[in-house]
Amino acid sequence: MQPTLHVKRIHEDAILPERAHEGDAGLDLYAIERKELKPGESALIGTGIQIALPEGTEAQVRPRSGLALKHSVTVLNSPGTIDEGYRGEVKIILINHGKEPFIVEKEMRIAQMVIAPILFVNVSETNDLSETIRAEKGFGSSGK
Ligand SMILES: O=c1ccn([C@H]2C[C@H](O)[C@@H](COP(=O)(O)OP(=O)(O)OP(=O)(O)O)O2)c(=O)[nH]1
Ligand SMILES: [Mg+2]
Repeated sequence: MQPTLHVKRIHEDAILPERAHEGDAGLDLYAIERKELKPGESALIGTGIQIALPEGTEAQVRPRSGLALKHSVTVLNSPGTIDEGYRGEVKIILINHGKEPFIVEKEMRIAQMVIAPILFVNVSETNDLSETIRAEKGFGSSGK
């Protein structure tokens, strides 16, 4: 059985997260307010919804590639993290990296939310980590 994402609308004009196509990974998130983003400016935009995620999951707030490509508008803290226990309004930090002002219109789809499973690990200190071939190499060590 498919898990359920419970959504509470806290504004009469709020729109439920929705997939553009069946099978899409992302549920589009809608702005509840109009806001102008000047070049270089960021803003916290409300969606008018609160959610209760399925147990053992998080929601990742990701940018929409169309807004990024056409307007250089993206999610500043991408991917944003919505914790399972969070019951506040889902909000999106958008930033305008473009040279033109960008108007976030009310009911505009401004980001997308992907629900993903979380591995809840115990944190355990040790001086003896398992050995690997990569060991401490990183940050471009394998070449181009
Ligand atoms: O894009 C985002 C990111 C976060 N949140 C909400 C849900 C999340 O559960 C909570 C806290 O987010 P996060 O852990 O990223 O922020 P923090 O700076 O660590 O705040 P806190 O101390 O509240 O955890 O804020 C959003 O609505 N949108
Ligand atoms: Mg946190």
